[in-house]
Amino acid sequence: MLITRRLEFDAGHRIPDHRSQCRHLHGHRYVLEITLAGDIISKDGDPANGMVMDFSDVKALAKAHVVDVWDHAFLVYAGDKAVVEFLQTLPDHKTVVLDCIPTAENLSETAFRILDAVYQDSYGNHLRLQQVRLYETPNCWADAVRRD
Ligand SMILES: Nc1nc2c(c(=O)[nH]1)N=C([C@H](O)[C@H](O)COP(=O)(O)OP(=O)(O)OP(=O)(O)O)CN2
Ligand SMILES: [Zn+2]
Repeated sequence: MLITRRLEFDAGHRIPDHRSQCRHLHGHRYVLEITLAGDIISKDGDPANGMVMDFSDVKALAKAHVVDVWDHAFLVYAGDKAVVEFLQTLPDHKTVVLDCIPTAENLSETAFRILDAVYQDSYGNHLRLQQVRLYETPNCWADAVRRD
């Protein structure tokens, strides 16, 4: 069984080598769709009875580890020195420095890597992260998909 939880956040970014508009500092209302695979829990009296995982638990973990960390932050590539150094001059600015350029592809892979370690099979129901879909705009998204 697959279940998906959708969350949204706002963040700034730029793609430093982009040939057009995206090399400028700008932001998006990002949408994250987290898909988990697992067996439906069948245990009378268990609060998760009938579920793969309670959607509220999916949300709480995603917020704690990705969404609240990236929300209203500027997501910047460590190699984008001009912007990293500029953001450092802003007192208390919320900046997330990444080891990759913040494209939709890289952000979905980064979120997958973080969240893969977070969703543990705590019910013995083979729970695991299956896919992270990240919408950069309503028309553009990238899917990081489990390969093993
Ligand atoms: N493969 C990728 N291509 C682009 C990315 C990306 O992350 N991966 N990102 C951008 C820009 O950051 C921008 O977010 C996308 O701009 P655009 O293509 O203009 O998308 P819109 O939805 O705003 O365009 P509409 O034409 O209004 O639908 C660029 N490319
Ligand atoms: Zn963009």
